[in-house]
Amino acid sequence: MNLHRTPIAATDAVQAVMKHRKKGRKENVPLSECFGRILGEDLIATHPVPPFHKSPYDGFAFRSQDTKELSRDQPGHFIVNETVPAGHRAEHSIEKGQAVRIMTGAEIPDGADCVAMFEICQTYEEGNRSYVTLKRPLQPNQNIIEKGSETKEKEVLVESGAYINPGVQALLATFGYAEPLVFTKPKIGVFATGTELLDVEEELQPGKIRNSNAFMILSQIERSGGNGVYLGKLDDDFETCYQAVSNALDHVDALLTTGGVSVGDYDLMPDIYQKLEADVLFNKVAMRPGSVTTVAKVEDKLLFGLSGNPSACYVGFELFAFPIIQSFVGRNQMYHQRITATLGKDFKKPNPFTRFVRGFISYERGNVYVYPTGMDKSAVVSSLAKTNVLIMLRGGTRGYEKGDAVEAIMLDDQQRQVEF
Ligand SMILES: Nc1nc2c(c(=O)[nH]1)N[C@H]1C(S)=C(S)[C@@H](COP(=O)(O)OP(=O)(O)OC[C@H]3O[C@@H](n4cnc5c(N)ncnc54)[C@H](O)[C@@H]3O)O[C@H]1N2
Ligand code: MOO
Ligand SMILES: [Mg+2]
Repeated sequence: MNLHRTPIAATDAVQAVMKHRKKGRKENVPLSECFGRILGEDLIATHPVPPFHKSPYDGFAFRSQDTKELSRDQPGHFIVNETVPAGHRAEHSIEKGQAVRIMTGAEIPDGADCVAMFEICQTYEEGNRSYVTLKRPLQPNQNIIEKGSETKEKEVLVESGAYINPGVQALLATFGYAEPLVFTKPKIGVFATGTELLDVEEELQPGKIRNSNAFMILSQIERSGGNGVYLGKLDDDFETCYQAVSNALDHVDALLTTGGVSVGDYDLMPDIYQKLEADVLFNKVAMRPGSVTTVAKVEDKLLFGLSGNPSACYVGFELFAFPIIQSFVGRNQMYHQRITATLGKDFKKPNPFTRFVRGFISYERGNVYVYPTGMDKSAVVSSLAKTNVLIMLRGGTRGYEKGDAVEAIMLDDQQRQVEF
């Protein structure tokens, strides 16, 4: 076992991994299942919006030229021959001296060019006919939502690579995209290694712990838009691990393992990479936690060797696996949003390496603060529960103080940025 590893900067490590990114496949999916997916085609207006001149109000449609001279003292009386509900067309075009009763969203009848709300009209019946009285002039186009006034036909409204939020769902429905083309979720295999690991339903036993990393990672994959596939936990036995990893590589787009990447007697991943003849991109990163994170490439597949320590595993995923998954799912921007915020609490521990402190964001009277969530050791699991940012503290000889401006990586946000 070679104990001497050369650490590379976290940013360089991210670049090294991202050189091997791939764009994903695409598939058509029923619209009802598209929320949260990434659009694989431009969303183009297949017709103008609205597709016809329509009324914004419940009221009466008139010919504006018939209303020019009207006033309180000189009201106009119009014959009403028809009512047009939304979804229907008027049977007749309106002629001089006529009006049509029209509902919100209904198509403006031919001949009409303005609408008055019910509230400013009076109606009455006389000799079996319906009339409406209007006491003011209306302008041409007054209260008409014109055809194409919102969107012209063929306009690109959302580009391929966009996240499908509720608004995009509305547009897809508007334009008849019953089965939009979206990026296929990449299949990301997960193995947890460690003879000490128990299944969740097992009783605690001496020296053993329950496997928490697998469940954490599977939800991180889901949050990233990937399809996490749990392949099980593996004892620290070389042949078992080698066979399992080697076989799994054929069936996934990328493979994540947790544990066994450091220099211990039962840390088997380095030997497995060797036997697989993998190209190890790096096996030491100048960061805390997650310094032992290793990324290797076997043929065209990336193999992420995440640390067994829960916090290190969590951070290693967000820095290296997350952007690769963004590429697979078709995002044009692949990195977590990063903001500048005010540190809400002292963080005095100096470190030569860049620290990614698990933290949470807090909005206080319009200002953005970030707070460390708790114990900041690599082996800690409890501080992950409240985590929704990673506070990025550059390495140095002194710590950070409450009030310092710091960078924070947003983990729950759907917005992405172009650069790490
Ligand atoms: N001599 C050295 N020792 C260590 C070094 C070093 O540089 N020199 N690095 C330390 C650092 S940093 C880390 S991080 C850990 C990384 O360890 P491994 O990735 O090899 O992981 P394991 O040894 O398998 O396990 C570490 C720790 O995590 C627990 N674990 C493992 N899997 C899970 C799981 N699925 N769920 C919950 N907890 C898990 C495991 O029981 C251990 O306690 O190495 C340091 N050592
Ligand atoms: O890989 Mo370790 O997490 O730096 O403590
Ligand atoms: Mg170890």
